[in-house]
Amino acid sequence: EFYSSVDSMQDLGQLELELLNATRSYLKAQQQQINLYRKFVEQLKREHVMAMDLIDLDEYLGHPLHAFRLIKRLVYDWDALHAPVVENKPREDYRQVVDSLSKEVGFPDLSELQGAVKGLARLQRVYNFTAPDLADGIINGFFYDSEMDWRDCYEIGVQLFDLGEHHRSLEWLQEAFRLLRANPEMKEAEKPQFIADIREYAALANFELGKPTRAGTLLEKVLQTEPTHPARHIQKYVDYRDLAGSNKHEKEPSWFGNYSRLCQGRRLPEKGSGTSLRCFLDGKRHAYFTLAPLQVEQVHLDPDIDVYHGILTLDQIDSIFEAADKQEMTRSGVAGDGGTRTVVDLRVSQQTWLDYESPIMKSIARLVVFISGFDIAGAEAMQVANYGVGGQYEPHPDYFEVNLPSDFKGDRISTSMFYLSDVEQGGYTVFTKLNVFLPPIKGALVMWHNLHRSLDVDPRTHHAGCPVIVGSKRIGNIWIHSGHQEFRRPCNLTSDSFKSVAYRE
Ligand SMILES: O=C(O)CCC(=O)C(=O)O
Ligand SMILES: [Fe+2]
Repeated sequence: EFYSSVDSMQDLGQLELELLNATRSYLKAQQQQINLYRKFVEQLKREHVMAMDLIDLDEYLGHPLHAFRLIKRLVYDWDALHAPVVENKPREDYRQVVDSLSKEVGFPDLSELQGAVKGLARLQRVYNFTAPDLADGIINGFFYDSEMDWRDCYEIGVQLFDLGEHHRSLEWLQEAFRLLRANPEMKEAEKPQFIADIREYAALANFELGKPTRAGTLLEKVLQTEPTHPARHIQKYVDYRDLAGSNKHEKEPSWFGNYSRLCQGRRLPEKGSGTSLRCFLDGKRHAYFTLAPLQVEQVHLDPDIDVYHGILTLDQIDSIFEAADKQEMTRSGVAGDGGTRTVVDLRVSQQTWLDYESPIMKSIARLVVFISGFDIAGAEAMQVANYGVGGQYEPHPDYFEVNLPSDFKGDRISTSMFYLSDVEQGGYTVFTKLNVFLPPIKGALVMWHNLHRSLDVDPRTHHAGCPVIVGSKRIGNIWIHSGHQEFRRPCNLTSDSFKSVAYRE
């Protein structure tokens, strides 16, 4: 699976480059062969013409040298020509390159395309991007030199229709229509057939959206210009499909409003703003920070969420990637019912796990210990994740609460999330119940507690990774468990979990 991570998309980029090179050599080799054939044919033709024109054929063939040459040509020369034509070595070579690329890298299939389209649709939904803007290469107000043509828009419209996103499908089909009509490169006479294809899908989408009249008009237009268009069978589809009740509006979940707003970097309209939040240098937390104090940015109090800037050096980050690259990245799952892992759209990223054996990982674990004050014993390995096109992680808590994994003691008491990359646009971490959004900053660490002192879970910590708009987002998570912290963070005598009761769903 490629679309769920930008790193694996690079494999596809490489794949296309190799295809391009192979095609170029194929064309060159074929051209050389053809030139050779042409020369040969020209030569023969000259001989033939001479024979016909100058003397009659009998006389020509009566000449022993001519007879010899005719026979020789048929025995050797034509054969030498036939063999490569039939064999076509350049084509064989080309086929081999394609075969081996397909074995080594693998070509993406339709489900990959749908994944990428879903990612685009997700961006539109969360950030309110319009199809015309995206098609013009305008993303979030920034112009990227990457306009789409009508075919791209049509393909997105078709895929969205198949995914059941009829509103958005229509939006892209309209864009395809607009671009096709304005396309100066295509002959006017060629346009109607494609316009009919667009209208066919637009009719289907309108049917699904409960607008049969509009759909009917579109169909009529299709059949006026293209009477034999397959769209004439649509009525059957419509009759077959019971459309009563299919016009349900895809309703967004309750958290969506906050999520979308925070992802866009807009605060929720709430009275209490974080005026008492501070940024400060902390050289006292541990002797380790005496000479290079921690650069702390408070982003929330109670529950405390702090960003520690400049924690990892570029070298450290590079070696994390090096170690992660050696392992196979897999599509991220989330803990599902019964502790099994499922791959779902709520989390679109790839991940791998790194233990704390290497010197670099040891030093990173030590940093987490010094900053958090926790014992790293019983912590999970660092989870390194990479988000792809529209990659995201919908609101969730990091604690398990139920179905605790048996290989760890206690629940995830704290999260230490390292940002391993900057993200050009999007990809914020947001706390949907706390009015907090954090743009990723390479080398920074975000830390918070998922459990109250009483070790009850703290639902206020629900958070999410927003869809990546442009760029590649990489993070590293270290989850420390409550099992080994008796001396580090003893429970209070009175429970403090009442604070978060109101935040339970
Ligand atoms: O990507 C993010 O910003 C959040 C990731 C996250 O919450 C997680 O991996 O548990
Ligand atoms: Fe999380």
